Amino acid sequence: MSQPYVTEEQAAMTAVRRASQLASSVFNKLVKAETLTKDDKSPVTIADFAAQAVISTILHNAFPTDLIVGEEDASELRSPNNAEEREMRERIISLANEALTSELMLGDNPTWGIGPGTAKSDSEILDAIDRGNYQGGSQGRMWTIDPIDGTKGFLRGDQYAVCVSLIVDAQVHVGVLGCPNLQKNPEHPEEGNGCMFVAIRGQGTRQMTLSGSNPTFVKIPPTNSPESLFLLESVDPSHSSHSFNSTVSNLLKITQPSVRMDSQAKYGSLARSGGIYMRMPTGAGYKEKIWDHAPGSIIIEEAGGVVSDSRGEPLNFGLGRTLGDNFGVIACGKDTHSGVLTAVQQALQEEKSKA
Ligand SMILES: Nc1ncnc2c1ncn2[C@@H]1O[C@H](COP(=O)(O)OS(=O)(=O)O)[C@@H](OP(=O)(O)O)[C@H]1O
Ligand SMILES: [Mg+2]
Ligand SMILES: [Mg+2]
Ligand SMILES: [Mg+2]
Repeated sequence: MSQPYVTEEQAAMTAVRRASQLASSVFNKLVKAETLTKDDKSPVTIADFAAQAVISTILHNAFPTDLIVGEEDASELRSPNNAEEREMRERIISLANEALTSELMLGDNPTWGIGPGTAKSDSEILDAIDRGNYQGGSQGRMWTIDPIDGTKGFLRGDQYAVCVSLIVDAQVHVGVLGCPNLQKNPEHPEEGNGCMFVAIRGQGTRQMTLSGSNPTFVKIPPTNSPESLFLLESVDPSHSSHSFNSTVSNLLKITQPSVRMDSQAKYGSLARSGGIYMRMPTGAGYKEKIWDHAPGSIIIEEAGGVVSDSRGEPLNFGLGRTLGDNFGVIACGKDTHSGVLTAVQQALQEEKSKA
């Protein structure tokens, strides 16, 4: 009998590959080539919408009854107010169709609505984006889509990730991360950038190229001493507290500087090279989104690691579009996790006594 979730994994890989190519081409055509004002976010908006349309179309054709929780929704595209917004919508639709109609590659299935001659109408593309409006829940099958995670990294030409997961009865079963700007091999930078991390529950985590070649199993390396440890944190200080992280780092006697990286590329990097992913809330009120952690969490667990919140509770993917009551996210190898939790609790006490 074939292994479970292999077709789901293949559809997710096809979707992530096509969306990653789209995102790279938007970066080359719109960010690098055009002179943008510093605050112009339109390329990332175009790439976000078009990539979600591509991923949602493929997943829906492959699994028509599955529900989808996607970051973006198309309401603002449905009623453009001026010529600029109309042009943006045209661009999104044509980019999505370009990505969907490109030649079939190994593993692509023509019944997934892809390949030459499969262009979709404007309303089919907008409907595909809006199919991501499921509110989530604890039962049944649902996909998560973060078409571009690390939008700020994308605009800077740094790290970003195209992220898809399949959650069944609140447990993540498949996770795929496309990381177009991440080095294939950190020990051999000359090999270039562009990798994909893929995990099915119970079947390990693999890294491969974005086209699916050279798959290799990855494992979080064991930690032998505090000297080999380092934190992985967000670039944006409003997304996770750098100062709290530095307190934890001191408590753990870490000597290496933290590695700052945008997006779930952090989870991919941790799965193969180790480190401690630390994300503590910077203010009350923000609830982490399930699409920002579901694929990364299975990639870590299947690479032999642990993912929890700052209190050691498992991340709860069954409470809707957010992680609900989880407070912060910590991911690392099994051998370091309990020590990190202790240091985090100690740092929280220190913060409290200073307040
Ligand atoms: N206030 C706050 N706190 C915590 N997290 C937040 C916050 N605001 C946004 N976000 C989410 O952070 C996602 C980006 O991930 P990272 O923080 O890991 O990378 S980055 O350094 O910000 O690029 C980012 O994902 P994208 O929107 O897909 O880029 C957001 O979902
Ligand atoms: Mg995100
Ligand atoms: Mg996003
Ligand atoms: Mg966003």
